Amino acid sequence: MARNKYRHFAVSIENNAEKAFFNQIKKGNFPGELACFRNKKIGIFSEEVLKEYIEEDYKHGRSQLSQDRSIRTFSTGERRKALLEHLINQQIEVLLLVNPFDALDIPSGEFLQKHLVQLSEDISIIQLIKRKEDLLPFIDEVLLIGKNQVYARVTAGDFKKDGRQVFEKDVSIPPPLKKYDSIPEELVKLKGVSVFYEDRPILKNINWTVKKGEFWQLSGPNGSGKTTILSMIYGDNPKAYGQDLYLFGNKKGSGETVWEIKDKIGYFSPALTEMFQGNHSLENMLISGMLDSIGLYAMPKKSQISLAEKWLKVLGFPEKANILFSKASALEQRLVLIGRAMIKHPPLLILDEPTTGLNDEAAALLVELINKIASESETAVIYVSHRKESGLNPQFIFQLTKRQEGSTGGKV
Ligand SMILES: Nc1ncnc2c1ncn2[C@@H]1O[C@H](COP(=O)(O)OP(=O)(O)OP(=O)(O)O)[C@@H](O)[C@H]1O
Repeated sequence: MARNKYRHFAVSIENNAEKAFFNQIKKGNFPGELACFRNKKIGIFSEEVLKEYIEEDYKHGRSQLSQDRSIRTFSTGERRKALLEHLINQQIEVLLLVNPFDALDIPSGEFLQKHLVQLSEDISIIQLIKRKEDLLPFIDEVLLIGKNQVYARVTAGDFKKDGRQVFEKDVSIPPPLKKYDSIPEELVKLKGVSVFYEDRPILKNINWTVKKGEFWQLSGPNGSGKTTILSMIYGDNPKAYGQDLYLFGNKKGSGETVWEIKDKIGYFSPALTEMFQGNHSLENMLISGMLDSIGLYAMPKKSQISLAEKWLKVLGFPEKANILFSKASALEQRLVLIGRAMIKHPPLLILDEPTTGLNDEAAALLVELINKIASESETAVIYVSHRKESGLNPQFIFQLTKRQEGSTGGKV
């Protein structure tokens, strides 16, 4: 039974077919049942579209999404809200939502969902979906698309049935070629750290210590300050200076250079995949993790090639050593970049919302790899996510709680 007069669909696209789908949509070619939306005014709600506004903001100091403050300083939830409001003001007839709930915490997700439920009374909605739990309640049918063909049409109920795979468990994480020495017991220490942005309190009196080999999840709703903490540890956020913040035993800003700090930290965020679009093979991408360069400018040593081969086995695709990174699937690219970040067994590995944009099966595989890294190595892991990632086994969770006077945090 139709709940209202507008048609709504969810669309689940195979990992490698998303680009082709968008190219077709831009040309006005809508596959299968979506053909009913041809010639309608479509608004696209996606990270890609947000990026275009952020570009505009870079160039002109402001974008159409925000009058008072640069959109670049908005948290994920704030950016999505601004884009949705902007699209609605454009009098669109169809809203194409691309993974709208990715990287949103529960309250922001619920807020967005409520808005979308209301909106579904006035316009048609197409939801591109990766995670089954994100399926909007007013959608009854899901189209499964590969290479721009609708190959199946399933009910929402069937789509939600569980079909998880697990990661290859037989092969262990290979040890590094060289060990780090003189690493202190405490890797990261924040003592009473508070941060303000233009008088607005963001973090209040944060005390957090990460020790060798520990496995942490850093959790908190959108806008609670997770990225701010990360950028103080890994990046060069000026807010880190003058604080009681210690990395590998040194107060940040004294002693070690940013470069020396980065040498001890493996880092992965999905945004990295875009920065590595060069024509390097998967094997060379892994080898380059031992060299801290993107490409290879010298012949790799035998020992380095052999270590990369072992990693490809762990990742589950040893036969793909010579496949170009740009031709690998989204999941393979992420697995390789995590392997690359881990290949030297740095004292600390930071994973920033690593499953964003992946479907359930791919996210489950990635989570299995991270559990494996944490349990089979001495590397400490900080996994940053607003979402309670099913299957992830952190030892501790550092939870940020948003408050008027700045987020507070503690171990839960
Ligand atoms: N440079 C800046 N200037 C002003 N405000 C900022 C700046 N950077 C971040 N903020 C604000 O600080 C708050 C915390 O942002 P942060 O990105 O650290 O949160 P988060 O927990 O990582 O959020 P999300 O899960 O949405 O990515 C947000 O309200 C954001 O708008």
